[in-house]
Amino acid sequence: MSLPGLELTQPTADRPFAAAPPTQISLSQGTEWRFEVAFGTTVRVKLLAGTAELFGTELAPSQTYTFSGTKAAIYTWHGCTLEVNAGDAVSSLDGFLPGEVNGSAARGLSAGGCQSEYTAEETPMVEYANVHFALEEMRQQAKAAGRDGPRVLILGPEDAGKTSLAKILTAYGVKSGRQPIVVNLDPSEGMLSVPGTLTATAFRNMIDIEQGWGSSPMSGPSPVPVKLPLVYFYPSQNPLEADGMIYRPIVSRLALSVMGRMAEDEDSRETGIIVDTPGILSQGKAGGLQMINHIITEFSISTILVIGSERLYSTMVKDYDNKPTSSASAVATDERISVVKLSKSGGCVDRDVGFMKAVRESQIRTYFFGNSVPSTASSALSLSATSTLVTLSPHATQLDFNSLAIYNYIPPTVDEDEDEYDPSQLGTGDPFFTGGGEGGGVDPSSHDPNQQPSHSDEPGSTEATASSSAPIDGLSVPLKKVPGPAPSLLANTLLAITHAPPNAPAPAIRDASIMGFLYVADVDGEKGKVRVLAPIGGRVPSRALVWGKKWPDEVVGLVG
Ligand SMILES: Nc1ncnc2c1ncn2[C@@H]1O[C@H](COP(=O)(O)OP(=O)(O)OP(=O)(O)O)[C@@H](O)[C@H]1O
Repeated sequence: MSLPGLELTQPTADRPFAAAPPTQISLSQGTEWRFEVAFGTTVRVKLLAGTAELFGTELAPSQTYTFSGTKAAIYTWHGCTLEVNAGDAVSSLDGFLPGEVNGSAARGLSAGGCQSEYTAEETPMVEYANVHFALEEMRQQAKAAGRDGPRVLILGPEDAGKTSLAKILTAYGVKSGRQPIVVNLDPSEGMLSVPGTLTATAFRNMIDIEQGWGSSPMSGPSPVPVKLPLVYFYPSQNPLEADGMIYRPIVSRLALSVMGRMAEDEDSRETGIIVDTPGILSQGKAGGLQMINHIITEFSISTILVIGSERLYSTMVKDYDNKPTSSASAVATDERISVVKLSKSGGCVDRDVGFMKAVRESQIRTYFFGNSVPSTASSALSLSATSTLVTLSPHATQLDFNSLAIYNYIPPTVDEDEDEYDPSQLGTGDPFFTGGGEGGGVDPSSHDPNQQPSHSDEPGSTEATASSSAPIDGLSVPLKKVPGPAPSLLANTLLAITHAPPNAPAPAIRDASIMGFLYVADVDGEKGKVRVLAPIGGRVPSRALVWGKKWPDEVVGLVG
């Protein structure tokens, strides 16, 4: 057994990419093997004996899994033996050479070529499993009482393990035959989509061990069935930007869609939802608590899990514990919110700016080009005789800038000169215009169109009034059409294709779900042309496009 940190040898200049020999790692019951693999290198892991799981999803025996750009843990309930092996370097699609990210990538450092690895005996897995069993009990009780299943909110500071817990609860739920709806409210990392998106996905089957949530639904072969998320675009890293005036209504819209899905789908209704949040909301920043309150209200949260923050836990208990949920049936069924404190895993890694940038770039590349790391898992499922590299064929087209309806969010707080902020151009109108335009049918929010999301921010809300300084949703939507000539800043950014018609009112564009994304490869301002990359061929649909001007960050050189 290795001890934390002891195997972190210094990379040497003369032996930069020495391949490490295969290593066997024996784990006793209730322990986990934590490992980090840099971008640009791969590590192969095989379960030789026993049982093991990665964030709740079981590893198949004798199956080789390939990891790259990963920080994770393989846990065993009953003991297991793993074989760890350095895989090939990958540089083509990732765009990173081994050793590039963060200046400290894997150079044959630890067992099997991991950047770092060790075995840990203390883990919060029993606590997390108990949460799952408690949720199962709540699901049964809810069914008996005619209520919706638990709506779980996961809170905690950055890198506290919120997403990992969401994966564990989702995986255990799926294993118990459930179909949780997983909601990602963190725009800094995409879930089954690119960064900058808020998504909801019904998980009926297992999570991909190698890909995690995965960054996009693939049209190529995939070792696990493809999941289709409902996607909304929020082109900023910070949900609290402009007092949350842009983020808040998008959350409401997503919540409305999720509740609509719950109302229609019995499996999802019985299972409930799991909401993962951005760490910034839990870090005591101005407006954070109001936004949490908004999410709790909109998703009618019934269980709040707080990881790694005593202070936030205490605030949540004071404000919400044992208070009625905002669900319509809460009064009739006496449904109350419970607040639970959970330990942060010692394995949680602080991911620095460089690593997160690499994660995001990788998500965007995967969206357009497919996986850059050959999946050895696919071969086990007879998708191919050898490892598969799922490559997609994105399509580049040149478009007339004037034929496009591109909109940009310009929050009133930004420098008006820089962004030519013009309040007279702000859209006004019905804040809950159902959006979706002609293509609205794909939006599963077949809810009652008269149903308005609650903005009272009521349960336990002592701070609700503090949000009143923000504009009331819909009265001013800071979405402005980008005028010609084509701005050069469009290059290397993403355009979200909404389901709204090109000239829909601003609230409709904001509230429309996303069909897909275009990447702007280059801009010819003089000729008024933009060259874009689309995930599939064919004409770019005539819809309103929302510009990710500042977020997700630029991906230079995606197209050669
Ligand atoms: N037990 C563990 N062993 C090793 N790595 C872990 C473990 N738990 C979490 N990690 C890793 O630590 C990092 C942070 O965890 P995670 O993404 O779950 O945190 P988070 O709270 O969701 O972060 P953020 O708020 O930034 O989204 C991730 O790379 C995750 O894979």
